[in-house]
Amino acid sequence: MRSLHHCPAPAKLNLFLHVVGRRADGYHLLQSVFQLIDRSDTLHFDLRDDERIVRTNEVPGVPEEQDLIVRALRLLQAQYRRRHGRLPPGIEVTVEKILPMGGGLGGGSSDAATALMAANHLWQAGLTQQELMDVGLPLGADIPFFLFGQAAFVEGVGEALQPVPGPDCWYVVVEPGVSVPTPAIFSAPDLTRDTRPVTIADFSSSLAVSGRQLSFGKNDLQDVAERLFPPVAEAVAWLGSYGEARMTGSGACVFCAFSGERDADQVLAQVPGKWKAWKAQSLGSHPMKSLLQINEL
Ligand SMILES: C[C@](O)(CO)[C@H](O)COP(=O)(O)OP(=O)(O)OC[C@H]1O[C@@H](n2ccc(N)nc2=O)[C@H](O)[C@@H]1O
Ligand SMILES: Nc1ncnc2c1ncn2[C@@H]1O[C@H](COP(=O)(O)OP(=O)(O)OP(=O)(O)O)[C@@H](O)[C@H]1O
Repeated sequence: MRSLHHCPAPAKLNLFLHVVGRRADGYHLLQSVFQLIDRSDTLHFDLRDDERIVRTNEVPGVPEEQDLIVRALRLLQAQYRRRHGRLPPGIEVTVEKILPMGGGLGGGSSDAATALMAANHLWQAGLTQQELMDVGLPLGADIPFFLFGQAAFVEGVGEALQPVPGPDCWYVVVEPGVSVPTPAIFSAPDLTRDTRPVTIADFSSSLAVSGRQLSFGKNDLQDVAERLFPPVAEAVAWLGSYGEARMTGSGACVFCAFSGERDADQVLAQVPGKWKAWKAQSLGSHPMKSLLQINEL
């Protein structure tokens, strides 16, 4: 096989996100439930006759050399060489981006995870899911989750994952029109860094009782993001009149859960024109797993 076209790189939502401590190197220890949703960037991959990794299109704000896709493919190429003693063929990648950058939806990390899955397949490199996660983690804390490929209770800085039953629901997501740089949130002096640790059972039992995943916990990054980026606060206030509205990741996007598509549509119809907003459904598993028939889970 020489190409893989129309490969989805889905977004994630952080159903809650607690900061429970800090490592010696300054990175924050988190607890979160990550949920995949069916709103995705789309990537196309073609093997080349030489050994270069090339992105064919411009991505505004992301030079080719900094693109997590290109960097992930180069790391995997180097790993392949260590195993097989030679470089695999180069890859040409085309990216159709719809996920906003600095949106808290994990777009860049998801693109990189999809690229690792696609290249592992095209090169028949034979890395296991765990080995791909080890390649991806240094590039982005969310990359292991996307490779894991299902709703997960995530700890550490993103490397410790356990599957959780993901609730089956619809989400309305509002893009407040700002890009939030993750470091600005984590470096804020007033960030809550000592939330009491919870267990996966605490989360699961709250779901069983309420059927509403958003009733559990909070996003500890939200107060700082709302203070530094007022459009985030505005979107939370607006969406909050329809249910419990919460920010995902380090922002900027804000979401609210609904049990039916019709409820989501009714809210979408009311969204003020200054914001982009859309609905999405929770995904049980990563669509690349079925596309590539990966049965590791
Ligand atoms: C908050 C989340 O969006 C949850 O999904 C992610 O953990 C963020 O992960 P990410 O986008 O890969 O973050 P990066 O862009 O690598 O991090 C930027 C900066 O944020 C800080 N950072 C990030 C993640 C973390 N657990 N602790 C941190 O203190 C670090 O100073 C880091 O240099
Ligand atoms: N393929 C890519 N797509 C998007 N951003 C990329 C990509 N490669 C590198 N980046 C860089 O990563 C930054 C964060 O982008 P991303 O879309 O992952 O943000 P995010 O959704 O806030 O992520 P997170 O939830 O992990 O904080 C961008 O501002 C950009 O500089």
